Amino acid sequence: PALPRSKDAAGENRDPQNRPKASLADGEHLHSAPHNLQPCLRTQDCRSSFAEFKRPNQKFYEMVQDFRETLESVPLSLTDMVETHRICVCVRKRPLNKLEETRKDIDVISIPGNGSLLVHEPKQKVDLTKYLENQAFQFDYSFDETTTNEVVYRFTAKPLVYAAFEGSMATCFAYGQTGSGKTHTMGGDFRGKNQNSSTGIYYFAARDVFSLLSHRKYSHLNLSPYVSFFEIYNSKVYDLLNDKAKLRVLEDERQQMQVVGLEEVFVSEAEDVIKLIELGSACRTSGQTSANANSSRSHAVLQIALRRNDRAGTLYSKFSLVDLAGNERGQDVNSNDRNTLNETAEINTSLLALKECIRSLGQNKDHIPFRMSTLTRVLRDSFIGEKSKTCMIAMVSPSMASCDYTLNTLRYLLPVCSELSVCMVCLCRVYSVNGVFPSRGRVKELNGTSKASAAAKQQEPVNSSAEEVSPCSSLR
Ligand SMILES: Nc1ncnc2c1ncn2[C@@H]1O[C@H](COP(=O)(O)OP(=O)(O)OP(=O)(O)O)[C@@H](O)[C@H]1O
Repeated sequence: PALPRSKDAAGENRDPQNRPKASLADGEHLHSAPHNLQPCLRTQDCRSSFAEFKRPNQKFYEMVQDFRETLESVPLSLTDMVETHRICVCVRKRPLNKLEETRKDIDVISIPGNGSLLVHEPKQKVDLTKYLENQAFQFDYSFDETTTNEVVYRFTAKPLVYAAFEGSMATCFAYGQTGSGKTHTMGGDFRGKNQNSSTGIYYFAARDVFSLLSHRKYSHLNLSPYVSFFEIYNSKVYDLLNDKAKLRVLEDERQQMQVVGLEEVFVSEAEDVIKLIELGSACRTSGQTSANANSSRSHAVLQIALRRNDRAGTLYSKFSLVDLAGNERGQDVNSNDRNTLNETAEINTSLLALKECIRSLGQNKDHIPFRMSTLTRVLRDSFIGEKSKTCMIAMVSPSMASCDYTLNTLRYLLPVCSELSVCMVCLCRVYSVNGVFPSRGRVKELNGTSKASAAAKQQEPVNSSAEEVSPCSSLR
């Protein structure tokens, strides 16, 4: 499918001060303004200054709104086909949260559909002119803030459940900065402080495992499901179903990685899995002064192993669902605290190793560098073998204050995406300068001849980097 196009051929966002003055017909919302402000609101400038009083970054807000009006959206629908990928890379945007709403933070992410995502990065020149750098990214799927966990599951983890029944080692990762929605997606909606596990991907996957176990296509396989739940913190593995017992990772004589002593619980219905998720999640956070901060520093892995009902309980396949540590922790290099520095180094190493492993898997390389970190050692099976399948769901926060982190998250995904997606990103500067969104066909064409980056370079403003100051940083 073609990417959405900007309706405005000029495309560049203009500073509202330079835009044509709003006509009177624009003023539908004038009626709701306070009476004494109404005469003033007849002009665009006055409208801005009134609103600026209410919202710290009103100009950027208006620029983003103006840009959005030029976009044609193609929302994802439940009837859309689910494509099968060996490596599926998607992105999910959460809604602005209460705190961000109160601060009148700006939503700088647009999801026009067809797997595309736009970041409207607020910038300021040295002469204080404000402008947006609209950066385009392309993934297998992109989910907007209205998408439910069930829909995300349908396009991401559900195909992996089927793959597990076909004997694949399947893995689904939730990646992103703290508070971007990884646990919400994997573990379920929060009701106040309590999580409703029956609305998360962990549960949906378990539910479908049970329905497939009794399906005529698979019942003859005579399989039983077993669940384990552990976390990796500072390279150490802790069993969340056994009082956080510390476990060792060893390689056996067949070069298989074993987490020695890991509890593997037989489950007979999906509700058993909910109980285990709740038990493990409570264990994950208990005893810590700041539960959320801790959770974002560890990787949590829920595994559903399908074993044959033979005497040895031979492993048939395994489905791993991984709630990764917050990726912004990997940038926390200013701390003097030794623990934080260790954590930072560990998170950096493991996320880098993960990226390298998925990239090698995607390129069908013989060598997969899974020994680089505990996370990738434990998940070795996921990267080895022709039948392994992976899905990476990257969560992004929509706020302007998180813009830098969001861009880091998206850039992390690039090496694991197809060349097509990488190429899209090369072209995003062309897009923001010319306002012409290349179609996927055109991108493919450019990809073949490697003209994309050269074209992007040619169109880049000559000294843009020297002039640009990101106002995002001042918000943090
Ligand atoms: N798609 C969404 N819709 C509604 N609320 C969401 C969504 N995603 C996240 N939230 C809310 O945002 C808050 C933070 O989400 P969550 O704890 O899942 O983030 P996280 O990325 O797992 O953070 P951490 O890395 O600290 O564990 C929660 O209150 C959650 O309910």
